[in-house]
Amino acid sequence: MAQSNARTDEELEQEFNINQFKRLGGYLKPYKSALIKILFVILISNIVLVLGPYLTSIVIDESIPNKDTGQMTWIIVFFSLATLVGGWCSRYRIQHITLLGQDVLKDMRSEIFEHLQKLSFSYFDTRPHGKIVIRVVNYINSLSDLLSNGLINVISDVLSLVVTLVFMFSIDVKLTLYSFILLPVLFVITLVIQKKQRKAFQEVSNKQANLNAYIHESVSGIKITQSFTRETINNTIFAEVSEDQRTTWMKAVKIQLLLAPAIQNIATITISIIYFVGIRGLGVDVSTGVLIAFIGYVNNFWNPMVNIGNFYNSLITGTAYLERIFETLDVEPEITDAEDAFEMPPVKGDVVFNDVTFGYTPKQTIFEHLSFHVKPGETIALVGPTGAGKSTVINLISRFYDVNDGEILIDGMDIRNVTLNSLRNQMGVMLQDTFIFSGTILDNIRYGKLDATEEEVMEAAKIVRAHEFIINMKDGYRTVIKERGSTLSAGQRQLISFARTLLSDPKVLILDEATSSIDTQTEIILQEGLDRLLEGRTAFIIAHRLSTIKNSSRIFYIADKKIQESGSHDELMAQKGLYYELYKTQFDLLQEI
Ligand SMILES: Nc1ncnc2c1ncn2[C@@H]1O[C@H](COP(=O)(O)OP(=O)(O)OP(=O)(O)O)[C@@H](O)[C@H]1O
Repeated sequence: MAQSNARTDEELEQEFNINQFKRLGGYLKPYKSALIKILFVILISNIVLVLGPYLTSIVIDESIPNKDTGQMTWIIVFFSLATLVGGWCSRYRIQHITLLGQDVLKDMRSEIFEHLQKLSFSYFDTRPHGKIVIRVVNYINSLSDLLSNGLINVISDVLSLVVTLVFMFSIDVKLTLYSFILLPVLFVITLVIQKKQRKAFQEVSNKQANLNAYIHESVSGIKITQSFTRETINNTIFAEVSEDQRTTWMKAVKIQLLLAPAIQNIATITISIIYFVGIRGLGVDVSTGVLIAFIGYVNNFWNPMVNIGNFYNSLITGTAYLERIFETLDVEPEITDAEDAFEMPPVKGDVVFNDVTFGYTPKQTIFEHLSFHVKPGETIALVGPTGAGKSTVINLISRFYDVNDGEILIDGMDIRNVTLNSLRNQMGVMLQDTFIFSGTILDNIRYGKLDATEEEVMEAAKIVRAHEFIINMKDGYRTVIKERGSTLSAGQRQLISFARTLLSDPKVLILDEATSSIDTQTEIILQEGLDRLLEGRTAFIIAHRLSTIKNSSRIFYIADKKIQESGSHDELMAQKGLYYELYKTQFDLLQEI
């Protein structure tokens, strides 16, 4: 799969799609009134701009030959006031355009973040997370230029072009037409550059995504890197990925830089043509003042053309990023509420798998015709060889994936018929890699129940035996935990996670026990904590500790796409089957240790 590797380029889309810009324009809708104000101010500053050459022509053709100092003074005073107004307009424009651009970016960023939170596990399974993060941060930031200086400035430039053209046509139609003589050349150059530039910037976005994904992966796996002393090899790989990004960037910029000088050269040639036509009087009859004013307008005409050219460049660059942003926004979550989904009422915790068949991919099933019934309050230990599907069972109960066939019922309700929120609110999921967020211990325990009081947090911590170690820490419950709880021991992380789960009071508990070996003392504390947590709840535990397995109501031995053995510890031991063998191997191993 193309996106599954940090160093593999994401696939390039082939067609340029104008709808992307319409869609981008849609983000401006909530800011209509601000936009109208800005446009009005832009119109005023453009009128001030065209006044300059017009007043100059009056001074050259009338005031100076007639030595009319009165007229000249009025013109100077009027023009000075107009320039002041123009200056204020420019400031207003820049300030408000920047604000508007940033508002739009903030909206887009929130939209993509909210959308990501809804996407199913399968989306995250198949992509390096660095390639997802870059879309929310870097790609959106890359549009800043397009939105702040581009999209809206271009409106100003188009307005300026229109006002200038009106003045030019009113002075001399023929001379104005001469000014357009090189427009077809510009059109051809633009077309040629556009295709190359778009492709080049798609490459750039791919290489940026690869770089980001590699950095993200390396930082997440830094402990493994250092323990395997892979630093040198990783540096070499990073240098290659980084070089790829540099090369593609330079290639893209070289293409990007072709347009502005082309427009500037065309502008200069056009001005020469106007001088030539004006001086030789080729079909036109204009005074020196008008000719000088006209050259001013030609400049006024070509300056916005250069800006529009630059905007066009940003647009093409932005397309590469927009495509990726909209592509992410268009991914439909695979797991969603059914149209007629209802709120699941508080459940007792009766769980039924009825003839369930499931595979992460259609070709490879993990379970076939799996059926079992777990009564409220039972604790089920899931055991079996690695890769047998123990985690898959717990993924299915929380509906992180949908079954291919059959049904899963909780208190008699098919979990696909109830809302995801009401289902997951009644589930407590604790995964092997206990996730601790940056913040205080208090915040971490409160994660699933934000309105819990400090007393409630402490009460939960006391019940699961976490309170003791927490109050012995420097700032007690207000101790700030660093990145993913790296300053805590594995046992401490688990106890915090027990307290967090207890506080959210789930009816069905799902627990993937940590495999890391813990000392007997911690094992006793954890077992006590767990026992309190399990009281009155249905629980599925991928059990690695013998104490947990022995205490459970029933054990499911999973292998070869089904439950091979089921029963209490004593029953399965007496059966002397697969579980007996597994238990003996683990027990022997422990004895050896
Ligand atoms: N997100 C996924 N996409 C595709 N295949 C997956 C995914 N997760 C797991 N699998 C595959 O499904 C099978 C069952 O995996 P599962 O994690 O349920 O096994 P397990 O019994 O929990 O293993 P372990 O004891 O090693 O944790 C494995 O073959 C695994 O490769």
